Amino acid sequence: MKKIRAAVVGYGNIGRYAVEALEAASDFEIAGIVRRQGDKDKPLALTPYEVVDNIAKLKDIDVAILATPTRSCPEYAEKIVAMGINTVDSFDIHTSILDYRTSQMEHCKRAGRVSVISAGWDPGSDSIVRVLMQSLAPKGLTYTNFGPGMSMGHSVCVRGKQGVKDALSVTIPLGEGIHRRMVYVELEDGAKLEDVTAEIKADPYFAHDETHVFAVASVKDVQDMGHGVNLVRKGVSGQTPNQRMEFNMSINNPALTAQVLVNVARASMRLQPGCYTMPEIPVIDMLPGSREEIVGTLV
Ligand SMILES: NC(=O)C1=CN([C@@H]2O[C@H](COP(=O)(O)OP(=O)(O)OC[C@H]3O[C@@H](n4cnc5c(N)ncnc54)[C@H](OP(=O)(O)O)[C@@H]3O)[C@@H](O)[C@H]2O)C=CC1
Ligand SMILES: N[C@@H](CCCC(=O)C(=O)O)C(=O)O
Repeated sequence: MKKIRAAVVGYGNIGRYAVEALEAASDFEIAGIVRRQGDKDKPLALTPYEVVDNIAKLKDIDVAILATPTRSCPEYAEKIVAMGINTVDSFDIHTSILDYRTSQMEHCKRAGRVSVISAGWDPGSDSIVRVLMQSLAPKGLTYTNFGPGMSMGHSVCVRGKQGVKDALSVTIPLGEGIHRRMVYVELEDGAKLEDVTAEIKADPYFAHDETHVFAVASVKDVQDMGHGVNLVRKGVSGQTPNQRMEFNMSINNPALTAQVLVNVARASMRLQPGCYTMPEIPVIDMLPGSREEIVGTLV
């Protein structure tokens, strides 16, 4: 059977694990990696692949996995879908997902291609679990409790601030979906902790949570990419109260996110043109193999 040809755009944490997940998926082949620096200082792990500075230099791509900072996903998705290539990304600013979906929907319809946006674990697989739980107990309350663990999105956000060389943002669960942010920054020479702290606290990624910022000599020395979630709902099925359900996961954050991106890249090949979030696509299409095989074994 013809393999799905995927490109990975951005070779940071998610990009690295996306290459590994594609290598482990027998229905995919890697068309190439897109990096801002092109093939300069090409990492050993990318020796078998073409590494370019512009996706237009790669041939016959079915789908591009956008492993770039969340805030640059919409720009990449618009440009790449206009080239006739499906895109998938893990855009994680929850309050902006609907607007992004609306604008990317138009670009997808015009190009006759598919984008799956906000596909990682949260937003992503957790979004599917929240929808499922709400359907099982339509009245009630759901709480999503993260961590403790490293939030890639918050860490990327802080790394983009002036005066910050490297950063780690750890999410601490306080219960009932409330979190504290513990941020560790390695500062550039001359940068002041109080200026950086003010910038971080004003950013929408942090503005609504209790946030503490600390200067450290080396972020690499304190970093650990483990994370997790405890998602709980208590509600009413029909007219029967006190229905309790729970979903737990303890994971390597970029490895899980990259696996989900590969899964939705596969699903994107089976969807009608348009822009989708994860609860909108058939979960069965995230697996390789025929529907009959899956229905026969997993349903
Ligand atoms: N939905 C979810 O569950 C999750 C979502 N995420 C999202 O994934 C995003 C990426 O995370 P992570 O891989 O850790 O990030 P990294 O910073 O490690 O990697 C991003 C890569 O994108 C490339 N890039 C392209 N444009 C830019 C730019 N303007 N500035 C900086 N880098 C750029 C770079 O690769 P190169 O140098 O090769 O060009 C960079 O290494 C996060 O922003 C986060 O929001 C992460 C985890 C879970
Ligand atoms: N989008 C997150 C994954 C979910 C965890 C989270 O949102 C958090 O720790 O705040 C991330 O970028 O790591």
